[in-house]
Amino acid sequence: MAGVWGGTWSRVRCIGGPSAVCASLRTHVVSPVAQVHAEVQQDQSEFVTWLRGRGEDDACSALTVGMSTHGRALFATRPIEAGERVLRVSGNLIITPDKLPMEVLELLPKGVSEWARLALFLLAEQHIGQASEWAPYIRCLPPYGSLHSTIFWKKEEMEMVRYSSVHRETLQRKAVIGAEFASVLPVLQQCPHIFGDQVTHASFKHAYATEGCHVGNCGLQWLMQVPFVDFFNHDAECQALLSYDEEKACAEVVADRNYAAGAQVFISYGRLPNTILALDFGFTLPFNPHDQVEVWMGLSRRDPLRKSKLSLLHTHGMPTLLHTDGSDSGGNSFHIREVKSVIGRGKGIPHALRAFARVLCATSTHELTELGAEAGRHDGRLARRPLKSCSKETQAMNLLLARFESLIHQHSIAALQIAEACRGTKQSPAKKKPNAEMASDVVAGELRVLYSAAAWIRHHYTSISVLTTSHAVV
Ligand SMILES: C[S@@+](CC[C@H](N)C(=O)[O-])C[C@H]1O[C@@H](n2cnc3c(N)ncnc32)[C@H](O)[C@@H]1O
Repeated sequence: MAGVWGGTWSRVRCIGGPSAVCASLRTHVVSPVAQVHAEVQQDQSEFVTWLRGRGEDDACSALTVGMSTHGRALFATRPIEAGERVLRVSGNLIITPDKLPMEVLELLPKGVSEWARLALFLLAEQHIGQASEWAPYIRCLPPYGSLHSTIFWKKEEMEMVRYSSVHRETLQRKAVIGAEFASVLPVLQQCPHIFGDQVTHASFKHAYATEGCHVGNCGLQWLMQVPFVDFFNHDAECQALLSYDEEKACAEVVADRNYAAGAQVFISYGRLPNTILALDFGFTLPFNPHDQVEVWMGLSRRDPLRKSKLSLLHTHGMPTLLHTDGSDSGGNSFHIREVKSVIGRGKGIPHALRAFARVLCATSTHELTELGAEAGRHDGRLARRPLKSCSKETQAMNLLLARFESLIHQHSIAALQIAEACRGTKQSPAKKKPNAEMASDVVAGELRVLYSAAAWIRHHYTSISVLTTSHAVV
């Protein structure tokens, strides 16, 4: 999982779901919307009071909580300069998986992940309710049913992203959550005094997903959830990350830019593509500079050189994935990012992907021996340079181009179908379909990447003779 606080941690909480609150307010004279806003503001002010009460004044000296178009957010209370520390919270405020009650920790099977442990922490504190020392914070976490991670999408919504890696990753995540629930269920059943007797697969999944978008690891070995810090919203261009000072046992954020008083202050959840934002955080960005596409390349089962090619790939540190039954798939996935300059040196199409295509195109053991020998003459990496034979290199690049074009075709069809679904949304704005909009961002981002990669290959193809003459590494 990705994470809010840079690299591997992802946990943020969303704003309270207005519809849930409205339902309980229908008999009141006060307008439900006004009431919801009043409750949100009250939660925020109680939260800040709670924070100060815990001695966390360094957290709110430059920042305060408010509402933004993306839900709760942190705003500058005074001008902030780039390089300035905008927030520091002590270790006491940080929630880690070992803060579960000892009774639960002793009962939990070894393989239960830190994500699941934090989900259990949340469920236990929710069960305590107002008596929980974390109650003002827990109240600010997203209520049941309000998350938009793809793990909550309906089957027909998932169809919109069927050609994207997020489809497979969502199924995998759901399977992991199901397995984690099965392994903690006996503990939940043994501890109704800690969790109540209402924890279902659905409530566990919600808690797990809440942790998924509120927790990070700050590059450390363990996960942590930092109340207040998880009110930061994400900006893809932002460089500011949450860091953890192990010596002082505190977490802090340094601003990467100037902010005027009253402006929303952002951090980066990492250089995350829309596929990860959708899965881990339940939102996407319309033009995400970190978008990427997963491209599968595999050896044909009918290739007479399959065994020799696999052996060559493995010898040179190019692994292929195994099926669950242990057999070799003969292929691997490669992530490509947008190629910013078609005429540039090819950043965005990984060397490993091009190398794989070159190995795939070999038709004799002699060619494979040559590839191995050439790797030995250089840095040991296989097929990193254009092939000496112009026609062979053209064949390898054409193979890649055909792969990109086939993906472009699939994605274009999906994009048209999503556009249709979004049109329905615009016709009846009351029936907003954020999931269709997210699907649109995911597919459009992947298309942008694929078009740029195909354009780069076409350019590469037309200039192959030049490249081969100089035997340049592109
Ligand atoms: C760590 S929380 C940030 C605080 C959150 N806005 C709240 O109301 O509690 C992360 C969540 O905020 C929202 N969010 C953060 N950055 C966003 C962005 N750039 N665009 C849209 N939603 C964003 C998403 O709902 C995400 O799951």
